[in-house]
Amino acid sequence: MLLLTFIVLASFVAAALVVYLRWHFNYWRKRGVCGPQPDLLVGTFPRTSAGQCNLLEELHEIYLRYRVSQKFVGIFTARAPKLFICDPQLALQILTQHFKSFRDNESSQWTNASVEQLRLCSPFVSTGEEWKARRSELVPALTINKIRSFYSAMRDCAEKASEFLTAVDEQPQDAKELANRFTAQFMSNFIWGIEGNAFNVPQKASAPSLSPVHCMARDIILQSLQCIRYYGRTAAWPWLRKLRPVRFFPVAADRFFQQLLADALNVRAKQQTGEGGGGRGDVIDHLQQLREKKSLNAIQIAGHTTTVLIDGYETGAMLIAHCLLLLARNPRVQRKLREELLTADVANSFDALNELPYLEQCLQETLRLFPPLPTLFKLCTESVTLKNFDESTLTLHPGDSVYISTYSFHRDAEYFENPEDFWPERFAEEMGGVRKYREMGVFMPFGDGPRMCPGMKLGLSEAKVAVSELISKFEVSASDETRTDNKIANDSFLLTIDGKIELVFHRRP
Ligand code: HEM
Repeated sequence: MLLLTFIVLASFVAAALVVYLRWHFNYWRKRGVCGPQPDLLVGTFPRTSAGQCNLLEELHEIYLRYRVSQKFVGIFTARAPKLFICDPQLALQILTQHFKSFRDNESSQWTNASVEQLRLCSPFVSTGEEWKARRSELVPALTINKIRSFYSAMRDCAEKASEFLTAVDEQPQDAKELANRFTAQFMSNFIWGIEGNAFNVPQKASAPSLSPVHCMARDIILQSLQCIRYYGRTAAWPWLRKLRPVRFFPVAADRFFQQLLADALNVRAKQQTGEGGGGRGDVIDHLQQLREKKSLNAIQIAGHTTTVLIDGYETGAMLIAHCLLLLARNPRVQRKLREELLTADVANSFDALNELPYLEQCLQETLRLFPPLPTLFKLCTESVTLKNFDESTLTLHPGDSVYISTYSFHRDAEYFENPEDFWPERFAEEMGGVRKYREMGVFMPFGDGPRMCPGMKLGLSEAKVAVSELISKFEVSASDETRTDNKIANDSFLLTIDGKIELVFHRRP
C-alpha cells in the first residue's frame, strides 16, 4: 500500500513537472514568435549542454533554418527565453537606431558587486550612466595618435618575437602563446610603462618564463572562462548564483593590479617633482590626469588598467594567432602579403603600415572567420516593437534578452561566397571594402553603434605590427598537429579554432 502511494505520488509530481515545463516553453508561442522545439530539460541547446558542440554551432543551425522566413525566433538557454535575431539589418538597427532600447549587455548581470570590484569598472559590464562615464574616461587613452606614439615600442616587441623565434630554431610553436607573449609585452609598456620581459631567456629549446603581468592576465582569462561555463550550467537555476556568487578575476589578480597601479603612480609622482618629469603618454599618464579632473577612486583607475590589459592581451592575440594560421595554410596569400610588406617602409612609419591594403584585408578576413567575440548578448532597456517579415510585431520589454550571432552572418554563403575559404580579396576597396558589409549588417567583428569596441584601432594595430614583422622575416607553415578545417572549440566563449595552432617559422635569408 505504501509503495503504491509512493508510486502514485511520484507519478503525480513527474506529470506536474512536465506540465509546468511544457507550459513554460510556450512563452514564445504565446507571443506569436516561432522557433525550434525546446528540449524539456535543457532548452534549445541540447548538444551544447552535453558539451558536444559550441553554442554558436547550434545557433548557426537555427539561423540557417529560419533566416529566410523569420527576422527573429524564440529560443531558450535552459529555461531562460531569449530572442535570436536572424536578420542582419534588424541586428544593425538594434545596435544603432534602437540603441536606447538595447543599451546594456547581458554580461552586466554576470557580475556580482559583492564579490569583486575591478571587473565592474569595465564599460563592457557597466550599465546606464555608469557605462557612459566609464567609456568616456577610457576612449581618450586609445586614440590613433596615442597608438602612433607607441609605434616604435610596438615594433620593438615584435622584433623581440622574431629574435625568440630565431633562437628556438624552427621548432613548432604554439601561435596563440607566442601572440600572448607579444601582447603581454606591449600592453605592459602601453599601460604602465614597464618592460614585459616576455621574450627573455632565448635559450634553445627552452621557453622563457612568463612575466607577472602575463601570468595575472592569463589567470584572469582562465578564471573568466570558468565563470562563463558556470553561468551556462546554472542558466536553469539562476538562484544558485546568488547562493554561490563567483569572481571573474582571481583575488590575487585584483590585489596585484591595485598594487601595480599604486607603485606606478608613486614613481610618476617622484619623476614629476624631480628632473626628467613629463608624461610618456601611456594609459597611466592619462588616468593620472583624469583622476585630477574627475573624482575617480583607486579602484576605478585600476579597473581601467585591467580593462585595457585583458582586452588588448587576449582578443589581440587571438587575431594574430588565427591570421598566422590562415596565412600558413594559404601560401599564395602569404606570398602576396610578403610582397606588399617588402615594398613599404613599415619599420619607420605607422602611417605606411596602415596604408597597406592587403594587410588590412588579411586581418578583416581573419576576423570574419574567427571573430574573437562572436555573439552579442543585449538586454532590452526600454520597450520597443520589432516587425517580422510578415508584418507581425513583437513588443520587447525591459529585461528581455536578445542574441546576435556575428559568427552566423560572417559564415553565411548568401553574403560571403565560399564562406569557409580564406579569401582576403573579398574585402578589396574596389569591391566595396569593409564598409559594404558593415552597412549590410553582415560584418561586425567589433560590434557597432555607441557600444562598438573602443579598442578596435589598438587591436588592429597590434595585429598589423606582429603579422607584418613575422611574415616579412619568416616563411610560416602549419605543423601536422594543427587542424586543416575551421572547426571551432566546443568550450570557447571567445571564439577559437579547435585544438592547438602549432606553426613552424622558417627564417628567410
Ligand atoms: C581584435 C581585437 C578586438 C576585437 C575583435 C574586439 C571586439 C569587441 C566586441 C565585439 C565588442 C562588443 C561590442 C558591442 O557590444 O557592440 C567589444 C567591446 C569592447 N572592447 Fe573590444 N575588441 C578587440 C580589442 C579591444 C582592445 C585592444 C580593447 C582595449 C581597451 C578593447 C576594449 C573593449 C571595451 C572596453 C569594450 C566594451 C565597450 C562598451 O561596452 O562600451 N577591445 N570589443
